[in-house]
Amino acid sequence: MKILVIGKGRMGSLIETTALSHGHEVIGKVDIFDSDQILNTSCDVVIDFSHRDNVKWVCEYCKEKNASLVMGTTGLEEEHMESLHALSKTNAVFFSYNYSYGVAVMRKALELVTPLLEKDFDIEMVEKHHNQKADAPSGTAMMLLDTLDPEKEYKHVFGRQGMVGKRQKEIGISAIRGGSVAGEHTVFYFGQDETISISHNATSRQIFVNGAIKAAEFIVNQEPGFYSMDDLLNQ
Ligand SMILES: NC(=O)C1=CN([C@@H]2O[C@H](COP(=O)(O)OP(=O)(O)OC[C@H]3O[C@@H](n4cnc5c(N)ncnc54)[C@H](OP(=O)(O)O)[C@@H]3O)[C@@H](O)[C@H]2O)C=CC1
Ligand SMILES: O=C(O)C1=N[C@H](C(=O)O)C[C@H](O)C1
Repeated sequence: MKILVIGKGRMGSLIETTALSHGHEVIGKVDIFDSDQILNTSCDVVIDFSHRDNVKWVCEYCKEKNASLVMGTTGLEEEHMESLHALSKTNAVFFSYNYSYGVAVMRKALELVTPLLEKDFDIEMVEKHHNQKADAPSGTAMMLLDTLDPEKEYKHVFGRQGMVGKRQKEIGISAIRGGSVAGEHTVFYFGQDETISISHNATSRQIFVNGAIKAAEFIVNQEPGFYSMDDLLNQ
């Protein structure tokens, strides 16, 4: 499979070496500043772990070259999601804010547990990441929030400075940054005299890379559409 990697940082570099070790061809590893030279070349799959400012031109490239897209960049806004959904009408698009198998399974656990607890327990989330991370809260935290509150019934409170007490339908999200933490997400259900917590701890970003390569290998043979980690879990 011919892969074009967007992003030359921590994730882009590891994706390149891992893709090569899986026997794939990497036609380039680029960002906006040096994309011109590569954009005449075709590939099968584009893997993007970079910055939301790249989403528009990456989608245009995929459409023109008929390439599938694996999108891992976080911090996307509505306009970026619209570009991805528009592309999915003609191309296969795989999207997740977290490519680890463990977080995909954690989401299933939250789906199961939350309806049993939400009436009597307060829900809070804490995420921890390395001190170079550009966005907060993490993409994964936003994705887990969707899982915890699919009907958008709760008020989402990011940080709690200056607040006293907690109203009924509120989920708090706290982001902590420091050192080299690859990524930790914990959902707490606080009850009267008891606490349940469900936690995922990434000890290396290799788990995200392995998931992204798996997603690329899966999507290369798919019809146009919008795919997620659920499609990998269900295959
Ligand atoms: N979905 C998932 O499972 C995971 C997602 N991620 C996400 O992947 C992304 C990249 O993470 P990581 O590799 O650690 O980050 P890095 O900071 O190491 O790399 C970011 C890359 O994006 C480029 N970039 C930064 N700002 C811009 C901009 N404004 N316009 C165009 N390009 C830009 C950088 O170029 P330059 O160096 O020249 O600035 C660099 O090539 C993040 O959004 C992160 O949250 C990370 C891990 C897992
Ligand atoms: O920037 C990171 O490092 C990570 N970003 C993703 C996110 O924002 O959730 C996934 C992972 O937690 C690491």
